[in-house]
Amino acid sequence: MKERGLLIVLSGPSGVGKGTVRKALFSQPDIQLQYSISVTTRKPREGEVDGVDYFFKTREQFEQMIRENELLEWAEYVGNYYGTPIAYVEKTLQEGKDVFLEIEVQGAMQVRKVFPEALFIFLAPPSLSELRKRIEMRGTESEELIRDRLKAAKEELEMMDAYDYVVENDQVELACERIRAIVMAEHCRRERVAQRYKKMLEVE
Ligand SMILES: Nc1ncnc2c1ncn2[C@@H]1O[C@H](COP(=O)(O)OP(=O)(O)OP(=O)(O)O)[C@@H](O)[C@H]1O
Ligand SMILES: Nc1nc2c(ncn2[C@@H]2O[C@H](COP(=O)(O)O)[C@@H](O)[C@H]2O)c(=O)[nH]1
Repeated sequence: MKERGLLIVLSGPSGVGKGTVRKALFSQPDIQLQYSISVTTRKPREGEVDGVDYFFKTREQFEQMIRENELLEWAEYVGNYYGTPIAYVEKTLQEGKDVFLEIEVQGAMQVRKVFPEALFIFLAPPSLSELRKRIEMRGTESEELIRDRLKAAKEELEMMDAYDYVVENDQVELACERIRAIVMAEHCRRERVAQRYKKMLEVE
């Protein structure tokens, strides 16, 4: 039987650079991670493509997905719903492939209940002022939404202790390498544990 893939959860406050670091990670030719595309009721930003960046849904469609247990986790974040379709995650892990979720903290805590063996990484900003600068520079949100997202960011930063690792995103390339090293180390750890049990079973 094929060994299940590793589930990797990346969280961090809005604007810290999760998407930027994830894209840098996925652009490396030898990386073997599958990105789980989320469902959201947020309106697409300029350049965002349905089925690539998100599956964009109405609130009614999203609520139906909740009722029909189609989501591994979901959360309401600054006025919109966000959630992870469970079917893709399950199927891909079963195929032995690693799955990468980029989600906020309420959702990550739900994932921990279902998949306690997942790897939880929190991406942290060098400072709150730098976080504000990044979210403002991105230019995708109104002043009011930036204020709401920064308020949520303070609550999210308080949750970083609940994660297995905290990675600072001072520079994209460095943050990307740190995440890569964490994932590789986790694979090695699992391999060692599997070998130990295999040996134990051979002896008995
Ligand atoms: N290390 C970095 N140094 C400077 N700017 C960065 C860094 N990482 C990301 N950025 C910039 O910060 C902005 C926010 O990045 P990004 O959209 O990736 O954040 P995010 O965490 O995915 O946000 P959200 O959760 O709102 O989707 C972008 O303009 C990006 O170019
Ligand atoms: N709980 C979940 N959070 C998600 C999911 N997909 C994205 N997100 C997070 O929402 C915020 C806002 O995203 P934005 O694209 O509007 O800037 C951010 O922290 C995302 O990581 C999800 O499926 N579940």
